[in-house]
Amino acid sequence: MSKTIILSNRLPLQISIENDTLEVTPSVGGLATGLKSFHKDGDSVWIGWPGLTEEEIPEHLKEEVQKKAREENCVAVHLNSAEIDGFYYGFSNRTIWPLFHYFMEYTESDDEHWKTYKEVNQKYADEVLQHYEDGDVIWVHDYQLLLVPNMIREQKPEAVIGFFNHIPFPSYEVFRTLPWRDEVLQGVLGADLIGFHTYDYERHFLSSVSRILRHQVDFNEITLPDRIVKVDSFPMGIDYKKFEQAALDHFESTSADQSELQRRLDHHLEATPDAKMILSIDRLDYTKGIAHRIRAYEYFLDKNPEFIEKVRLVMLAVPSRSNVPQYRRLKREIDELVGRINGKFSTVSWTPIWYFYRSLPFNNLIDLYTTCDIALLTPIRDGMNLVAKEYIATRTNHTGVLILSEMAGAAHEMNEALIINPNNFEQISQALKTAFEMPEEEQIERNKMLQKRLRRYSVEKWANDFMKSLRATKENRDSFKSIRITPEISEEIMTQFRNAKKRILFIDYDGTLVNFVDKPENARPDDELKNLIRTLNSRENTDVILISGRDKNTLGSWWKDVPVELISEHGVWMRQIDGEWELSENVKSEWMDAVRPVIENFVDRTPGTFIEEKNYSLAWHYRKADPELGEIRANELSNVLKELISNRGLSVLEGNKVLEIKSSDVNKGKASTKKLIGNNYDFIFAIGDDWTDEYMFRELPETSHTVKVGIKKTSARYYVEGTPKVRTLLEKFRDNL
Ligand SMILES: O=P(O)(O)OC[C@H]1O[C@H](O[C@H]2O[C@H](CO)[C@@H](O)[C@H](O)[C@H]2O)[C@H](O)[C@@H](O)[C@@H]1O
Ligand SMILES: O=c1ccn([C@@H]2O[C@H](COP(=O)(O)OP(=O)(O)O)[C@@H](O)[C@H]2O)c(=O)[nH]1
Ligand SMILES: [Mg+2]
Repeated sequence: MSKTIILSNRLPLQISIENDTLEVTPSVGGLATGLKSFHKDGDSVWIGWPGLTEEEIPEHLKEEVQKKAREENCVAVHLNSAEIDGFYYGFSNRTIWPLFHYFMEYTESDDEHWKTYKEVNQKYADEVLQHYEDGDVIWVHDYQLLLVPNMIREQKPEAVIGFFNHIPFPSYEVFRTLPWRDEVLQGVLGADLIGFHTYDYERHFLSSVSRILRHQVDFNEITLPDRIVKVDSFPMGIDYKKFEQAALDHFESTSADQSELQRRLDHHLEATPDAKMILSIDRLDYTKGIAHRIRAYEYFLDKNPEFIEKVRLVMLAVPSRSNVPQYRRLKREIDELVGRINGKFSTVSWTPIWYFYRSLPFNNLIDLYTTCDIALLTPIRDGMNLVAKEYIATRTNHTGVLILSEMAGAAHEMNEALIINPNNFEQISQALKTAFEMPEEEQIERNKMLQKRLRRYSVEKWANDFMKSLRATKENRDSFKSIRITPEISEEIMTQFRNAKKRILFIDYDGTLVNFVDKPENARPDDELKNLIRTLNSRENTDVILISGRDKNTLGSWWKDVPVELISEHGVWMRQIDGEWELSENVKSEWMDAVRPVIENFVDRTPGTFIEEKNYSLAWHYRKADPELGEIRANELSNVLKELISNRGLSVLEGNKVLEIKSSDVNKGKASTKKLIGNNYDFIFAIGDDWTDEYMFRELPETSHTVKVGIKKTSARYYVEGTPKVRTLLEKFRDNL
């Protein structure tokens, strides 16, 4: 039976050693806490790091670690301290993490870290391959493993691979500064489905792919030469029932079951019944805005001294990545800030901040969530922030106020919270006042709406939606109308070719015989290609026709000395073998003077674009334009032109980074079928890469062997991956007679 392989840097269980025995504790952080319930309920194996370096695990306990992991359907990847330094503390957390959270001044570019990152990614990929069986689905998580999808794809081209990024994806302007930007994007693109928490992260990623790798992006699909990659947003939820139930149990429990922490919280509540508690919980991370929060709290107390002794900030900061200098510095800064503010405002019976620097077990988190009247979460950037969702889920009597930074992914789904900008202390201070004064009915109304949404979009639904969408990419791949030309299919085509009495081959030029280049005039055929076409055409009872959108002069000069039939400008002109050009009937050109200035206006406004003048058509090329601007302007121009040319017997063809206006009566379908009249061809072959070639695929007789170059939606029967494969196929024809 097939299974799901989950891969993340950290396993949901962390192993430590006390007195030569292993202790297992749950991992902290949204990825592990969130995904755990999906793993627990499903048929999956989770591969990741157990939290100790190889050097820290004595030889005689190594097997024991693997056993502990296996008990929870996990597999431990062992990393030594040099690997952890370069890969985890280094490239992951000193380069990618700060860059993706817009902390460019913290971002380092260290070649050694990058090298280790690659090696460790390979190690994770190899571990997956060890456990992979045909039919399994692989789900790779997060920024520590950006290269893994493609590393797996190289070994298993047919594998179904998903990737989810738990942190923001920055805007192109920020991402482009990364020295290894191409490799990173290529690594992720090994996946079939790439998920983000929000539409903004998705849009930033697509924009980087289109600008840096210049792949074609249509809505949320990226077309690679051999595959289509889908990108989508899936906002991660929480195990809602677990938090809700824990809160209900908490309120049911007797005082004998109470935790020490709850006793302290209750003690405070009894001493000051009208005081309120503000909660904050995060890993101690500079992205979480903890220092901002404390300063905003100070600003609030300065401006509203009536709240002294009436409010307390309960702040839990969980130790995190303390080998990275910025985290150590932040720890000192927070210690100092808490000390200074407690010194400044404390009274004999009251301190404004209760600060815990450690991680707490689940039941203590529930104590905090259920006891505090307000949650104040002010990240400067945060992929999602599950704490915000957990707080709301535990408010089973529906009271409580959430103040949440607009910079957290969670803010997109939690509009009923008080949304603030973490850099605006006045706004935070106002929000705190609003929270204090908010009538209970309003709190209930807001929270009920939030709870309804969180309950519905739980972590289970998040994972199921992702997996469903991932499986659909496979079905999509399988049901692609055209079939890849396998060696067997190729053999079959060759047999029919050989047995035929009269053969004709229609071959498109750009994107089929040669690759695209920035300037169309540089796509000349090489000698090898010319020889191939010459020989093929010289075979008995075999007619080769190069059918192209190009103008007749260029095409004619490039193929001057090769005796082959040419069709140019989609069928406006035909050149016989003897070199004479003939004009097709029904073509007009008087419209060109009216249309040209309109296109020129677009050329002026869109850098990198230009007009190609053909005898009976005008083409506007935008391959070299900024990809996004190019698409926007192409859309605009297409609409303007369609309006302009209506009822004039003209049409706008949308090709690969080109718009072409030409007579509607002229297209490759009409041109190719015309060649069949009066000839008894019993083997018809047509190959092309573009939208304009679809006319041939549709209009040629059904028995024709039609082939699309690249994986795109098509009416062709077969496809091949790229121009090198086209040449191989044509060479086979040549050698078959
Ligand atoms: O593994 P660590 O280095 O100790 O860090 C803990 C995790 O932090 C990050 O969490 C992110 O994922 C959450 C769930 O999607 C999201 O709510 C949060 O905004 C993110 O920051 C990190 O992405 C994980 O890989 C770490 O395990
Ligand atoms: O002492 C603690 C404090 C927090 N958490 C959990 O850590 C996660 C933090 O996730 P979030 O998405 O808010 O931020 P991240 O740390 O992943 O950036 C939440 O599920 C918390 O319940 C925990 O397990 N122990
Ligand atoms: Mg083409």
